[in-house]
Amino acid sequence: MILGLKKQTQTLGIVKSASSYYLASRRNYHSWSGQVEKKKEQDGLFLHKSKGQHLLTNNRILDAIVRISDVRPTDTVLEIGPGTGNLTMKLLEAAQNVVAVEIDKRMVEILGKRVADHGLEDKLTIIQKDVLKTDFPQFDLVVANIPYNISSPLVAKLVYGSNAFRSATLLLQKEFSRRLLANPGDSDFNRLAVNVKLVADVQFVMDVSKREFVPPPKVDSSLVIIRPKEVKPDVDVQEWLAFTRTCFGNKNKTLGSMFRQKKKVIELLNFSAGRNGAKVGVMNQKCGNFDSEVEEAKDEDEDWINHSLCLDTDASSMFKERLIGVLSSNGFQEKRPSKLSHGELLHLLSLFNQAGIFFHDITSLPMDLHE
Ligand SMILES: C[S@@+](CC[C@H](N)C(=O)[O-])C[C@H]1O[C@@H](n2cnc3c(N)ncnc32)[C@H](O)[C@@H]1O
Repeated sequence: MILGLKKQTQTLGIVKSASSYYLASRRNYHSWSGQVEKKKEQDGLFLHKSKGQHLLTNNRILDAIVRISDVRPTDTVLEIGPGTGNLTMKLLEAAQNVVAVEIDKRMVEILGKRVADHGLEDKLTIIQKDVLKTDFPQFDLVVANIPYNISSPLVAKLVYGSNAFRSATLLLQKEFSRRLLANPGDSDFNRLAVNVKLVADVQFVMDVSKREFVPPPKVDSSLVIIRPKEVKPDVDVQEWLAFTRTCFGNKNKTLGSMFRQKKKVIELLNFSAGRNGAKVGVMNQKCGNFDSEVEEAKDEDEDWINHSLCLDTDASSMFKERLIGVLSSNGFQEKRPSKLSHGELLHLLSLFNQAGIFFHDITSLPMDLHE
């Protein structure tokens, strides 16, 4: 017997509906308290909050998602988190192939059985893995109701990854989608939006109520389409991501006050020294034991700057002057990052780089978009 496919009145989370789709049942949903989860797990499929298992059960919305995605009969669709296959079945009707990445073995079994029952198994490849740790095969577009807890790294993986694709239709937490859709000058313009929109266009499609899912999540959702830009800006991605992390750390501060912060000056001084081929701290040779002081203090994490001797050094004040000089001579000192366009931000980054100021710590490779 396939997990969870019992008589409708006994089943947790999944039923066989009249239209022969396995859909989660509102009536049979049991709460996610640890106690209930333990007790009920042996009886059937339990939907795990930690894996974002909220099944979309409204056929009208499922159809709309496929329609708006403009799936062609020649397409290979990547679906992330197929769950029990409510969306997958519709994608299989519209596309040539579906590649589904699902972390939960129980879901994989249910999906495989369901698809085989309809004789569609030749069109489906299931990858049972964590999507964030999987290399994707070639695909034309993404259509998915994703687990919301991995929204940011997943969007990063798609838009900054190596796979070329036409579009990604994603059901996201409403608040996350609003942040993604924000524009320069909007009060909620943020690092996520600035990074994604550098390389992709984002279109709002519709809001979807939490009531359309089983079990209902605490938050509403929104459907968006992300389309990678055909022509992408010629910029070092890691440098851009590090630059926006600095600028949007406190997006409402002026750039002038942001780049006067001692901690920021020292951090950038060291990144820039490393990037320029020098060892960390070499630019600060004038301050005696600076190298070892910084290296030791760095291990103490947050407070390392405060303990280092370099705050009063010639090198750090010269570097600060250089930072502020770039801002003031180009009219950026009083500007706030949240009001700047992509063109202005790219220009500012290239001015910094030309002045030998770099943002990316070459000892790490960050890929997050908004933390
Ligand atoms: C919101 S549910 C969507 C289920 C189905 N697509 C639907 O709309 O009814 C998210 C699905 O993603 C799966 N999932 C969670 N984390 C994952 C990960 N890191 N990699 C792959 N799948 C994951 C869950 O097991 C779950 O089946």
